[in-house]
Amino acid sequence: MKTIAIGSDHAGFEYKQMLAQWLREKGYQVRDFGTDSLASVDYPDFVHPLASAITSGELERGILVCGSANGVCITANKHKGIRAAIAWEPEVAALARQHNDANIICVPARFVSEADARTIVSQFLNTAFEGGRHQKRVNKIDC
Ligand SMILES: O=C(CO)[C@H](O)[C@H](O)[C@H](O)COP(=O)(O)O
Repeated sequence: MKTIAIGSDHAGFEYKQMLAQWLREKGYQVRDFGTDSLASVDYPDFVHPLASAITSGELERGILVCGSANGVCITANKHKGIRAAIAWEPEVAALARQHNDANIICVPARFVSEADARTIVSQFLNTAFEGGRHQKRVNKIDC
């Protein structure tokens, strides 16, 4: 997995830019779905294209950022096959991968530090799904 999808609304823009630069410096390809400024926007306009790129198989993992992470997470999870999780600390991001096989992590820019945002993303990208008892639960998510 070398290409990571990333997107945000205006409230997450600065963190999205920071995370994208940090990921590129670590060797990842990053596809930025916008937004591209601090101008007020509607988060669904940026979440839907990113989620579709993952459900189509074009991309494997995504990062979404908004003020609280609620809006981007609610929107992403409307897509069948998306398992988007909000993480406000690194352990929660790891559990989203270990237990829920999350394919999108949602970061609350207005509630975590830049350093914690980076650690949250690192845990998301570097933690494997545990399968086992969790697989049958994940299989039941989509209705
Ligand atoms: O969906 C949200 C709230 O749960 C996100 O945090 C948005 O970023 C937030 O609603 C944007 O708020 P703003 O007052 O329009 O900047």
